[in-house]
Amino acid sequence: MLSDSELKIISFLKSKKVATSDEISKETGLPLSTVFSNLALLESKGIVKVISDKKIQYISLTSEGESRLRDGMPEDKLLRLLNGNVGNLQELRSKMGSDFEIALGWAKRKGLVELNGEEIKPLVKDYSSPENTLLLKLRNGDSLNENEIQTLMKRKLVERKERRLVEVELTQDAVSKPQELYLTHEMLVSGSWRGKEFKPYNVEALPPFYPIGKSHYFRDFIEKVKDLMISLGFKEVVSDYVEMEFYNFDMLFQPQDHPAREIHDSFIVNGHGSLPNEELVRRVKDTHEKWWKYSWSEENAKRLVLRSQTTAVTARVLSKSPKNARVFTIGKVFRPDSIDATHLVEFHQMDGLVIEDEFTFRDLLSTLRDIFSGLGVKQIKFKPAYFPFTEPSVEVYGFVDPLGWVEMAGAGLLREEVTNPSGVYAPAGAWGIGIDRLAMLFLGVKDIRDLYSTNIEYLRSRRVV
Ligand SMILES: N[C@@H](Cc1ccccc1)C(=O)O
Repeated sequence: MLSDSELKIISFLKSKKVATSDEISKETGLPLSTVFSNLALLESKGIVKVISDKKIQYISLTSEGESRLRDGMPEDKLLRLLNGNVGNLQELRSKMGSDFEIALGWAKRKGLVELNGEEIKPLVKDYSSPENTLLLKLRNGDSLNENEIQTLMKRKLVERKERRLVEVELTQDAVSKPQELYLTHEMLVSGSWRGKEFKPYNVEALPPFYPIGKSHYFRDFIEKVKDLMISLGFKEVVSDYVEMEFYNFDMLFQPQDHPAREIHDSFIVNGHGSLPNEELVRRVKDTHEKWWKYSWSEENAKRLVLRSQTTAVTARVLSKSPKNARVFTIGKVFRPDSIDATHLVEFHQMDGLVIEDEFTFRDLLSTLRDIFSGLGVKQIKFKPAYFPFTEPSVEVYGFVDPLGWVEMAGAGLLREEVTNPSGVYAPAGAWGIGIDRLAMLFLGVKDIRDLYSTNIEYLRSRRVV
């Protein structure tokens, strides 16, 4: 496709065959810089051939030269004012203004006047300076010889400049080939398309790629899990990444010397939180001291960590002493680890809690079946397990082709040591599902780090599911 400027240049060249950049600029009205860039384009398209491309020197008026050309040389003016008579210095100075000193200087140097005290006496009657003649010559486009140029340069009336001059011709191809036309609305209306030759459409040309904005695919997956839980009648609850150990561990009956509370198993955050109502704190303390047989410390419970399990959110729900509950939370948890294709120090869990009179262990297992079936894992099995806060406890395995049985969750009925201190006496089922592993299985992601990728090329390549 040719631009308007290119078309203008071509049509001028068709009448001229060979032309210079100066002529093209003058004829088409395009500024020289535009002419140069378009000639380069046309050359690369094989439409024009560059015959010569050179720098030429030329003489250009300075701004002083321009004003002298307009108003005359100062010494010429002085002599015109004197008009053959003796003149007074003061008078002439006030008539001529700032040009007077220059005029007087040159008139003396050229031997045109004599100075006598306050009197100026002209030695010639009429005077037209050679500089003036040269300026007029230059304006008429006549060329000056070196001497003449020097005369003007000495008085800073002209300067030497350099300019690029390109000479081009249309190539044979461009001349013989009929101009490629694009069908326009106007041609259709006027019927002028008849008998013309058009550039054929290339129906195989690929369209330009315009990436659309979309959400991160792992974010989408998390949204899908939320949708599923809501469709199963659960309400979402959320809380912060920075958590008091009281909720992350103590309320969950994990003793204060539990290995998970060691510095290399949790991220410690500076500072401390404030404990909830005294009654709850006292009952948690009593429970720990009664069963774990150690002296429970409030200071330790107030320490802050990056939550290591979303079960901390479950603990927060419990601390409100609900009569019943059907809630879930989904979000990031943090654990120190060495990073590789299957381990990161931050990942996602989805914890859930059901508090309901008559809720049984079998109800819990069937709830888990519903959740996994909704997630697309139709075959699951349970294996007895241990967690400090549930009894009985199970690990949930799901069958995924071609891997086989994959561990996906931990679950159980919350111990009375966990529920009772909050005043919850109804049975409660709880679970925690590893979301990253599931996402990797479903989305065909081999490296867990890809779930958190910010590489725009990679993210664009992921299909919207
Ligand atoms: N929080 C446990 C999972 C779990 C949650 C709730 C009940 C039982 C187990 C973990 O991170 O491994």
